[in-house]
Amino acid sequence: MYQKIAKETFRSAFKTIDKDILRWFPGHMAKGLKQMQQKLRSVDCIIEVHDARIPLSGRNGEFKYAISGIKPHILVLNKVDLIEPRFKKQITEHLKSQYDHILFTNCRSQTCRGVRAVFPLAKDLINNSNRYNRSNEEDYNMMIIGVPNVGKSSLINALRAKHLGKGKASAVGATPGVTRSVLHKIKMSEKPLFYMLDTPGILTPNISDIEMGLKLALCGTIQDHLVGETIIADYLLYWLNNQNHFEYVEYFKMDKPNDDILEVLAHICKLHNKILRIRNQLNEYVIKPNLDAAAQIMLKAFRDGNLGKHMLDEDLL
Ligand SMILES: Nc1nc2c(ncn2[C@@H]2O[C@H](COP(=O)(O)OP(=O)(O)OP(=O)(O)O)[C@@H](O)[C@H]2O)c(=O)[nH]1
Repeated sequence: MYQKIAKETFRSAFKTIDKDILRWFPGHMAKGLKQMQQKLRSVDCIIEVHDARIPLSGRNGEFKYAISGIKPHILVLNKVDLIEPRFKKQITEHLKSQYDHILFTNCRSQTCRGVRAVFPLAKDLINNSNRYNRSNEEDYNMMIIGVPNVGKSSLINALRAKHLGKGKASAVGATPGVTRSVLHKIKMSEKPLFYMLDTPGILTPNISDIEMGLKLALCGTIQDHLVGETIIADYLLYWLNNQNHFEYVEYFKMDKPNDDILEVLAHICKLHNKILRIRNQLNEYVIKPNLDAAAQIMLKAFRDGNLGKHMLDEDLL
């Protein structure tokens, strides 16, 4: 196995032509923010969900500081099954000046690890906070927020399954932006009476540079075609090589690491028989590798954890 390869072997920086990152993120997110602001008066606790693979990248601090302000706030880092457990402590330590309450969850596992801790913590924080206009109310209202595709609906469903024994209240999707437009108030538990306000995909991520945008894209927070599958796959290859993570070599049955995305994709095309038959100007059929299909295979392999469990912000901790 390739344990360590000199960094000089690979590109030292990632270059892409498309630098207009904010254009990738659609306008409905800003609308979501307005809806949330209007609802905030009736909310006792904010549950902010983010992807544990990018605990620093893309979180929208604006919400916590400018809007939710004094409300109890829990940061749930979901998809913890996709990172190595050793990072949990490092992440908590790094974020402790911003977040007093961080939980790690896996909403995909049968047992939904970590989910059980959410309500007791929320109840505790709410009881110890000033509920202002809601001090006489007996029910607890929470609002779930986060950038698209981090697992907000999955968390709602897991919580309902645990506390109400009920099935799905919220649609779960592999494509970002499934939760949209309407704000639902969903009953989550009977005793104590917990409600959750679901929100529409919502927070526009805070992106300070192109790499951050690409990490968000790699985690599926925007639809791949808005950035381009090949660009995202190229960033993945660059990142894996730079961090000396070479599980992809074995997974894709390659001889050795390679930093050239077109060569890697052409290899995957052969491996998975992804070819395109197209007519040329002479009206003859020619066969070409289907690079976009290969890029999708590579991205899926990463997102399913088949290229290793990787925390993309590891160099920022
Ligand atoms: N590996 C893993 N995948 C998860 C986990 N939780 C959710 N997912 C997957 O992530 C994808 C997005 O989940 P959703 O619950 O729809 O995410 P969302 O934040 O509600 O998405 P939007 O509606 O786009 O805002 C789905 O394919 C889920 O199956 C988790 O803990 N681990």
